[in-house]
Amino acid sequence: MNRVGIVGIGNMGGAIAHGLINNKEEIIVSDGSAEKLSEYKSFSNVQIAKDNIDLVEKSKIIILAVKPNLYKTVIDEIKNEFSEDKILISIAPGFTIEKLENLLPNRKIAMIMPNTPALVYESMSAICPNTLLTEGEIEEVKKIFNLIGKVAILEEEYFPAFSGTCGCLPAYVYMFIEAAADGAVLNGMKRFDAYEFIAQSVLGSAKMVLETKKHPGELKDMVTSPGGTTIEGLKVLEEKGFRGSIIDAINATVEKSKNM
Ligand SMILES: NC(=O)C1=CN([C@@H]2O[C@H](COP(=O)(O)OP(=O)(O)OC[C@H]3O[C@@H](n4cnc5c(N)ncnc54)[C@H](OP(=O)(O)O)[C@@H]3O)[C@@H](O)[C@H]2O)C=CC1
Ligand SMILES: O=C(O)[C@@H]1CCC=N1
Repeated sequence: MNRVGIVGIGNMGGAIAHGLINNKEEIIVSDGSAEKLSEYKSFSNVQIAKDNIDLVEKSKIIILAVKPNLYKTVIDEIKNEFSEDKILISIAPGFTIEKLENLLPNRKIAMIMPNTPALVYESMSAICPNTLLTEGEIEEVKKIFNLIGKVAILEEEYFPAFSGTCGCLPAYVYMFIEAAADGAVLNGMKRFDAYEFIAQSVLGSAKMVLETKKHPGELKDMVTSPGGTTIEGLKVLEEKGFRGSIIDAINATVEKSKNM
């Protein structure tokens, strides 16, 4: 039996799959698209399931990585095969433990919100198990998601805020990198140089927050020389509502995930 089965190998399921494959985890995958599945044939530690039922039969932990609008259909399809020892992992925003338990009663379920940097083992995932998982099983799930990055156990009430920040955040960061590169291109820099230079600067800035534990405002002040160049840019960002835009964007995603 495979430890992990992934239903749907699109953007998120595919990122988790590749993260696990490169960590030598034995996995089984299913997907609606034969073309996508064929990309996994060359990996010796990946089994291609005949269908979702076959996948559930052959795995212990099943990650449901289809779009939220397909959750009910797929859970209905697999529920008869879903024995008491298996664990369903939901990664869709808006699917509370209560909603999932109504779809799959008396079964082990964990809500997890990962993000696509799983592909490079830098995901940030939150885990909220239902009451049927044992401590050992929670540890097992944690270990799997640790293979693709960092993991936090989080109470369910914080999931909308986590999903709105960590689940969606990579998109905002990519938009920031793209816009910053446009600024560099406007000033004559080659676009692909700009992506590399800016991405490394974003990576280094994030590492500073994680490793120095300094307040982000203090780190910002360390960059901002009196009468220098940075303060000119910060003034423009404040005038254009940079902070407010970010806060409103996060709030919009949180509201959406509460109402899905
Ligand atoms: N993308 C992200 O950054 C994040 C996504 N999530 C969650 O992950 C889930 C998947 O999102 P995402 O990866 O972006 O979506 P994608 O559309 O990229 O991936 C979904 C995959 O599921 C396949 N699929 C569709 N129907 C079935 C089925 N019945 N059985 C098996 N596979 C099927 C799709 O195939 P086909 O395309 O052929 O239909 C597709 O490959 C969502 O619930 C989303 O909310 C969570 C965190 C971050
Ligand atoms: O856009 C979405 O709904 C998914 C969930 C979090 C990130 N992507």
